[in-house]
Amino acid sequence: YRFIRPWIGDGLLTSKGSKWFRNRRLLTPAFHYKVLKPYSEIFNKNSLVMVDKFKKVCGQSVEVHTHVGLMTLDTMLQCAMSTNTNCQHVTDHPYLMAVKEVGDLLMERSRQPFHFFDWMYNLSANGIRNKVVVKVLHDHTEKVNKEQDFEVNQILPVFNVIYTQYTCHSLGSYNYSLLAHNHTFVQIIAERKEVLAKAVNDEEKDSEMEGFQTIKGKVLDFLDILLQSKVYGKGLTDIEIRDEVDTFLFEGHDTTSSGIAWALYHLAKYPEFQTKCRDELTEVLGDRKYVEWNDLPKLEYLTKFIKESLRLKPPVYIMGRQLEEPLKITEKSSGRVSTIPVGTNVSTSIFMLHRHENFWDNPTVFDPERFTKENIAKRPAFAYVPFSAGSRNCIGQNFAMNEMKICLAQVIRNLRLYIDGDSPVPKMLPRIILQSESGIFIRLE
Ligand code: HEM
Repeated sequence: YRFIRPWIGDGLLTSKGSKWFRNRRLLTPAFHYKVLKPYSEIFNKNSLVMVDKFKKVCGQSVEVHTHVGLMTLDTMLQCAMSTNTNCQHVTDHPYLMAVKEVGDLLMERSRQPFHFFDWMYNLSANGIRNKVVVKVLHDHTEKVNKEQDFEVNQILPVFNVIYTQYTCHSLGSYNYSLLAHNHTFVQIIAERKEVLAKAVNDEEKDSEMEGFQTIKGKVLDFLDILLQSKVYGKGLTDIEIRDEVDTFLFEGHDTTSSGIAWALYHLAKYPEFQTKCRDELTEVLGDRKYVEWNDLPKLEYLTKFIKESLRLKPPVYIMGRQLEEPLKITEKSSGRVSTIPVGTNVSTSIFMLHRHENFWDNPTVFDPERFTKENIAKRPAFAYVPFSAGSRNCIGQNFAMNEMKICLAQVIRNLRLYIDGDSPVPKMLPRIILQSESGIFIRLE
């Protein structure tokens, strides 16, 4: 995770020790059900924007992952900072292109042992590109002029010309898309502090969540929580808040986007399960257009379907750690003990675990019934860990499951999904998050 730090800073995913412990406690209220509950409306609205786009291309084979990525980004920006960018209507969104670019650079670096040394990487072509990009990106994010209010589409071509001189097209665009929107983190934090401080009396502030307030009529977002969260009277600094928001933006949109896109593929591939999900939705929702908070626990079949999809295509398919103490491993058959020394980088493959024959019969067969209560009870608890487990498990897992359920429900209710024989079969591509090399194509009717 060291390689990702220049981008997402020292947020919850990358920090460790006492800093991580303190910040995990400070961030936990952001995922309380009272905070997550109002997000259902955002999930519904944004999913329906995506569904409307799909309706316009009915009958054609569509690459859905890009559209889903825009939807989850839209959602994350609204839930994290109440920022409305209308980004679902942009093609080739600079932020998404930048995420892909950074991911590619990171994977290239992780395959070249010499580039593990910072000084050697910094001298390489990719290292220079990465460094310039990240520096330019951060510098300009912080130096932004408050008065500017450009339309992204007007300003990008100008800056792209300048930025392709130094670096990749998309990161230049990303930097200036932030500038153009006048939505830098530093600015947003300063503005929000001002607004919260001005709204001094209870009539102007409002929230269902005890100890946290926001402006009346506005959803209590992650930023409100991060600004007001305190442990022993001490909160997060502005830079820490920026790192956490950066972490949420990345962890919170790319992962769910991968999870939803692969689930759409599985719905198209297995029409019998698609029908079962649709029948359940009709039974639970009746004629209602929106999936409400109280509906979510009732969508049992859809939940089993999503879990099975995350088993075979886990968005976070591998986790890395550096050993802080020696690790003893005993080989079961021979009893031989091996010790892995301190400092070794080790990885746990969630992908392999989810397909391990010791825990799963016919592991490659897609079967949502693996997730009935009885079948779950037959397996060791740690055989299925799409959100990891233990103290460093995914803090956003309820957010993610709610978003996935609502988004898939809206697609299933409004459209039928098919696999088009002429489209490429998705081929898994291990990037920071699991992707498909050829995109994910589905025909929608
Ligand atoms: C399908 C969606 C998601 C999946 C599969 C997923 C999976 C994971 C996994 C496996 C980890 C552990 C990584 C490690 O220890 O190396 C993790 C950590 C984390 N996730 Fe998620 N995640 C998802 C969605 C989200 C969302 C929506 C958010 C935020 C809104 C989020 C925020 C985080 C954070 C901050 C951590 C670090 C937690 C810590 O170390 O204390 N994730 N996630």
